[in-house]
Amino acid sequence: MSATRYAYLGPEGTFTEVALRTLPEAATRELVPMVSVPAALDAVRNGQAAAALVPIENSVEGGITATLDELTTGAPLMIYREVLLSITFALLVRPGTKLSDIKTVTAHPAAQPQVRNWMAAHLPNAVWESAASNADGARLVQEGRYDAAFAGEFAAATYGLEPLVTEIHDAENAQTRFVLVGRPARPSAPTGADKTSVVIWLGDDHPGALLELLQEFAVRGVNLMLIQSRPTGEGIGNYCFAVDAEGHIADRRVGEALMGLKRICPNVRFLGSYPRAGVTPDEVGALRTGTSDTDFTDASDWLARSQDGRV
Ligand SMILES: O=C(O)C(=O)Cc1ccccc1
Repeated sequence: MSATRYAYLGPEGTFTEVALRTLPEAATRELVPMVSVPAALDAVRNGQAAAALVPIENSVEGGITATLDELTTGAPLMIYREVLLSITFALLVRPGTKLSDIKTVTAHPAAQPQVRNWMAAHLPNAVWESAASNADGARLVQEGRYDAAFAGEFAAATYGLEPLVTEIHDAENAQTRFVLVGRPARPSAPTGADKTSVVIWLGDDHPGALLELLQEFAVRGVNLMLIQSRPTGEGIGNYCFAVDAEGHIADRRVGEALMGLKRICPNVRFLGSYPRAGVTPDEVGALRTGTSDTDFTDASDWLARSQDGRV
């Protein structure tokens, strides 16, 4: 039964729901809206859902910390897919509301940096209140709790609201990245355009600790696509690092980099290897010399021969 259910950050009408519906398999799943990212991920952990789609990063503000922190702590989960969605907001109001009537606005906290300039120009005196999601903000406007919500224009009909202004985005091409998260299992096979996510805890505090971490990737020609520090909660100055690296854990250079990290760091959590959204294998940059699987195999064959004296 749970195999047919996909949870997502709800309620109905979130960008997350739109992103989820772009996955072909969503058509054959029961899509279950959840009140928060932790609730969506817990539904996966306790078996109520086979997977959950949650926002993890946006191109304006960076990582969505609630998601990174949930994946970093608690029972392990893994990422199996990513979805990129272009985001533009509409200002949704109850029918009849004019711009000059708006005293309070709401949306998900990650929306704020994407509409800040617009608000400063058009609603300089409005008070911002955070909502659990953009669609939840729309629901709160419907209930009369706030005057307006920044949300997807598509959410207006669901909540009996009207889009007073559309196409609001401070940055052109703002995108949000969502990940499909499930319980740990073998990742899908490499596609040639893959990404690997890990969380890395640094050991004892010493000069160059972060550089040592980065070197494990650099010397093997592994490109990094995200590095986000997060406090571990164990006092000021204690950080772990969420890292997205180009490639698949089955690629020798990525596997060797992760082994290198495992040797020098007290904890490394593998969060998955999965196909990159919107990139085909022929668009992936050329490998650095000496970092292909064949190069690694040739080098370990050479080492074995040398150890045997077959020089
Ligand atoms: O999916 C939503 O609607 C959310 O609330 C998360 C979010 C927040 C900001 C931009 C895109 C998605």
